[in-house]
Amino acid sequence: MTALQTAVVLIGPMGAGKTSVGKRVAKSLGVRFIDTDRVVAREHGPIPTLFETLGEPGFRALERDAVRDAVAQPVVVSLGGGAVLDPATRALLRELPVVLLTVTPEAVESRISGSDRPLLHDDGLAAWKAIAAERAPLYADLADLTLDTSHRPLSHVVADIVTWVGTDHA
Ligand SMILES: Nc1ncnc2c1ncn2[C@@H]1O[C@H](COP(=O)(O)OP(=O)(O)O)[C@@H](O)[C@H]1O
Ligand SMILES: O=C(O)C1=C[C@@H](OP(=O)(O)O)[C@@H](O)[C@H](O)C1
Ligand SMILES: [Mg+2]
Repeated sequence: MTALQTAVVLIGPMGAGKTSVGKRVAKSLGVRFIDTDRVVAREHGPIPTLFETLGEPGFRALERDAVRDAVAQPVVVSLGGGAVLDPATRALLRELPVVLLTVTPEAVESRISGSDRPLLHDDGLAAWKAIAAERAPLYADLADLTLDTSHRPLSHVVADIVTWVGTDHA
């Protein structure tokens, strides 16, 4: 069991693997896992419904509170892809070990097909590309470790993060 000093946070675009990788990293480290989308959905309802009823700004406000509470704990935290748009969230992340997961458009296409992510409803991959490009500087600025998930088995990505946490941040 690895006791963490702080939260370890996963960021990156939709479909990069934050939720699936984060869950496995937490299991491997023997710490709790928090996915902030799951917290918001559990407390307020499904994300597509929240986008419909509150709009994106309303969702972002709920997300910001979920992120603030999650990253205050020594656990593995996977954020939603757009959480870094919030300046208060970015300020918190600057003080924490942050892993950026990236993925190419070619690799993400099958991962997001049939997705219920509201921002991809209309334009799918075209929307994904535009959103990922717009946020890329924010992601790069916050990342302490960057791993591309396009061509490697999920288990290798998980192992790299576990090693990095053990070496630099345990
Ligand atoms: N090497 C890989 N790393 C991460 N995810 C992968 C990989 N290969 C396939 N996947 C799949 O891609 C999807 C990523 O979705 P998810 O974890 O929800 O991403 P995010 O939370 O970043 O939106 C999952 O279905 C996962 O099984
Ligand atoms: O990038 C975004 O703006 C979003 C990403 C989603 O999470 P994942 O990145 O885990 O798919 C979810 O928070 C919501 O659909 C909005
Ligand atoms: Mg996710």
